[in-house]
Amino acid sequence: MTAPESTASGTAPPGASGPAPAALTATLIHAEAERAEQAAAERDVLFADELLPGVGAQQLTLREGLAAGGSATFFTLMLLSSFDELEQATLGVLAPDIRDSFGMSDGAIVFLSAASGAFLVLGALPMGWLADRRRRGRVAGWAGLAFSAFMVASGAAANVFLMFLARLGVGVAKSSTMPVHGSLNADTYPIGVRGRIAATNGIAGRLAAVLSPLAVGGIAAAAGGSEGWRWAFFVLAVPTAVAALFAFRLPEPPRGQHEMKAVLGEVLVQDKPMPISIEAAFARLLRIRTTKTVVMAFAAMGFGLFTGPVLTNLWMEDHFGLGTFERGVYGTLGGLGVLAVLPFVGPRYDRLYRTDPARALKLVGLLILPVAVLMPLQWAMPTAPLFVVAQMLPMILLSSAFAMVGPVMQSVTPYRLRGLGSALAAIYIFFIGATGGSLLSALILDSYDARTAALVLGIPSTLVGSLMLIRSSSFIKNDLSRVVAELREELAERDRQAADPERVPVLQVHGVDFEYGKVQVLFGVGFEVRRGECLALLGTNGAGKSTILKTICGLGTPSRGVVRLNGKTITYVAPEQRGRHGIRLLPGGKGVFPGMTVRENLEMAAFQLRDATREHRDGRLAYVLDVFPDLAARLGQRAGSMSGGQQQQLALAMVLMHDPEVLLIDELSLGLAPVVVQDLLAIVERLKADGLTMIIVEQSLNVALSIADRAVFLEKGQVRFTGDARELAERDDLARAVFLGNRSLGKEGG
Ligand SMILES: Nc1ncnc2c1ncn2[C@@H]1O[C@H](COP(=O)(O)OP(=O)(O)OP(=O)(O)O)[C@@H](O)[C@H]1O
Repeated sequence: MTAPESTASGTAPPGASGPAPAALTATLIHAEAERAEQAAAERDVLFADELLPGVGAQQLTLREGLAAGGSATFFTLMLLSSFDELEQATLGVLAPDIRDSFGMSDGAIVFLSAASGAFLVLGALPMGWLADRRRRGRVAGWAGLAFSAFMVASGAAANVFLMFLARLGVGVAKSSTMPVHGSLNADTYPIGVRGRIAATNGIAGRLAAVLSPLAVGGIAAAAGGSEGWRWAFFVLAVPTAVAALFAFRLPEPPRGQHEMKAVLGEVLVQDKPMPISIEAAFARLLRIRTTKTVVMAFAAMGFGLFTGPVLTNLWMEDHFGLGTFERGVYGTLGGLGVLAVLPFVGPRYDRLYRTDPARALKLVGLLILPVAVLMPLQWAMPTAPLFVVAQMLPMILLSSAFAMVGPVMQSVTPYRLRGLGSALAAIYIFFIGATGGSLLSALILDSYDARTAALVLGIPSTLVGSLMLIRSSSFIKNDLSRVVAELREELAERDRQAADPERVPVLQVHGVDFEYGKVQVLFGVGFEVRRGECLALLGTNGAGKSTILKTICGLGTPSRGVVRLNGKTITYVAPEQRGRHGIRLLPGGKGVFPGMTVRENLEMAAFQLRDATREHRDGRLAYVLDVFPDLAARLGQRAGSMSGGQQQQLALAMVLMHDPEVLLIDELSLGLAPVVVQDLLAIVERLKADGLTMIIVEQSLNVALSIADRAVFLEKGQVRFTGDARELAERDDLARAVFLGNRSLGKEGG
C-alpha cells in the first residue's frame, strides 16, 4: 500500500524538488476540511422522527405490552434479576458481620463486596456472545442455577480465600443479567413499553433490595451468633434455583422483531445467520456515538456508586454505632422512596421516547445531575435518621437513571449485537467503574473514612456521567436513523433475493462507511460482484481501495453498511470465518516464506484448507501447478531466491490452494516489469476462464482494464463510477486521475 502521505509527511529536505511545503500543507488542510465536511454532511442525514422505530407509535399500556409477548418471560426474568439485587444487598448489609467473622479490615471487606462486580466482567463477554447466538432462556436458566450454587458456596465459605472464590462464581453467574435479560425482553415486548419494563424490573429489584436488609437482618438475627449471616445465603439460594428452572422453558422471539415491525411493518427472519465476532461487534458498537457516550457515562458513574451501599453501612455502624438489624431497618426506609418514584419514571421515559427520543435520553442525564449537590448534604448529616432521610433523594434519582440504561442501549444497538452491546456496557461499567471505584475507596478508606471515600469518588463521577448523558442525547436520532436505514436495506435485499434467487451476487458491499480513528475514509461505498466476474477497483492514491478490501475480508469493521457473501450478511464475521467461507486476500507486497522451498510454501498454505482431506489437498496442488507451470518446475527452489514475478506467482498460488470463492487481489502488478506483468495477466485470464470470482485493486489502468469485466472507480472514499470496464476507459476525467496517480506513484517508487 502506498499512501500519499509518505510523500506529503514532510520528510523531504528544504529545497528539494516538488511542490513547495506551504502549498502542500494548504492542499492537505483543504483535503482534510473537505473530508470532515463530507463526514458531517453524512451525519446530518436523518429520517423524519415518525420513521424512527418506536417514535410516534400507538400508546400501549404495560399490560397490553406484556400481553403481546406473553408475560412468562417478563416475570421469570424479573424474579431472577430481583435475586441478583437481593444478593447484592445482602452482602452490603452483612458486610460488618462477614468482616468480623473473617477478621478482615474495612478496606478488605469493601473490596470483597464490590469485587463480584469485577468478576461480573469475566462472564459478560461469554454471556453476551451466547445471548447473540443461542436460545436466551436456556442461557438465563444455566446462569441462574450457577448463581444459586455459588450463593450456597458464599454461605459455606470457611475462610476469606474460599469466600473470594465464591464471590467470583457469583459475579460470573450474575453477568448473564444485563446481556441476556435485556436482549430477551427487548425482542419479546414492544418498543413502546421498554421504559416501563425496565422501571418495573427496577422496582422489583429495589423492592428486593429494600426488603433484603429486613429479611437478611432477620434471618441472620434468627440464626443467631456470629455466623448467623451464612444462613441468609443458604435461604436465598432456594427460590433462585426455582426461578432458573422456569427460565429454561421461555420462548425465543425473532431477533429485532419489534424494530422490524415498527419500521417495515413485518418481521424478516434470517435462517442461520453467520456468527458474529466479538472484536467486530465491539468495533462497531464503539462507533455508535450514543452507545459509546452512554457506556462511558455509566462507567464514570460506576466509580462512585458501586461502593455506596457498603460505605453507607460502614458509616452507619462506625459513626452512628448502629447494629445489623437497625441498619437493616434504616436501609429499608432509605430505599422506599425509590419505589415511590420509579413508577413515574418508566411511563415518562416511554412517553418522551414516543415523541422525541433525544428528550428521553436527556431526562436520564438530568436525573443524575442534582446528585452531585445532594451527596455532600447527605454525608454532612449529624444523626442517623437525618442521614437516612438525606440519602433518599440521591438514591431515588440514581436508581431511576440506572433503570433506564437498558432501554436506551436496546434502542440504539443493532439488534444482532444486543447481547454483546450489553456486555460492552457491563465491562465498562463494572470493570472500569466498579473495580476502579472499589480499589480507590479501599485505598481511601484505609487512610481516611467512609465519608471521604464516598464524596471524593461520588461527586466528580456523577457530575461527569450526567453531563455526558445529556450530551449523548444529541446523537440518538442520527443513530436511530441508521437503524432505520439498515432495516430498510435488509428488506430491499430480501425482496430482491426473493424476486431473483438465481442471481444473488457472490459479494455485496452496501453503504459502507469506514473510519481510522476519527478520520472517515469511506463514505457509503457500495458495489456488487457476480459469480465468475472480475471486478477492477480503481482510484486515485488514498481513495480507499485497500480499505475496502479490508472490510470485505474482515480486517476492518465498517462503522456503517453491510457486506454480504452469497446473500448472507458477514459484516461482523471474523476474518478467519470469512476465509473458511471462501473470501481470500492476496495482499500487496511480499507474501511468501523466503527461506522455504516452493513446495514447502504451498504445503504451508494447504495447512489450514477448508476441506483438509488428502485427496482434496492433492487435487488443489495439482490444479495450482497446472496453472503455474513455472512453479511446477521449481518445487525444490528456495522461494527467496526467485525473481519478484515468480514470488508473486507463488503468493497467488498459495492463496489459490484454498480454493477461494472470491479472490481479492491488492496491487497485482506493483513493482513488476511489464513482461512479468504479462505473465501474471495470462494466469489471471486462466483463473477467469475457470470461473473464479475476483476483485482486483490496480494502480495501472491498462492492466486493470485488460482483465476486468466491470470496474468501480473511487475518489476520496466515494464511488464515482460503476460499470463496464471499457466505458471507464473512455471517461477521460477519471482515467486521467488514475494516470496521474500512477505518475506520482512511479516517482515515489523511484
Ligand atoms: N492504518 C491506517 N491508519 C490511518 N489511516 C490510514 C490507514 N491505512 C490507510 N489510511 C488512510 O486511509 C485512506 C485510504 O487508504 P487506502 O490505503 O485504503 O487507499 P488506497 O486507495 O488503497 O491507496 P493506495 O493506492 O495509495 O494504496 C488514505 O487516506 C490513507 O492514508
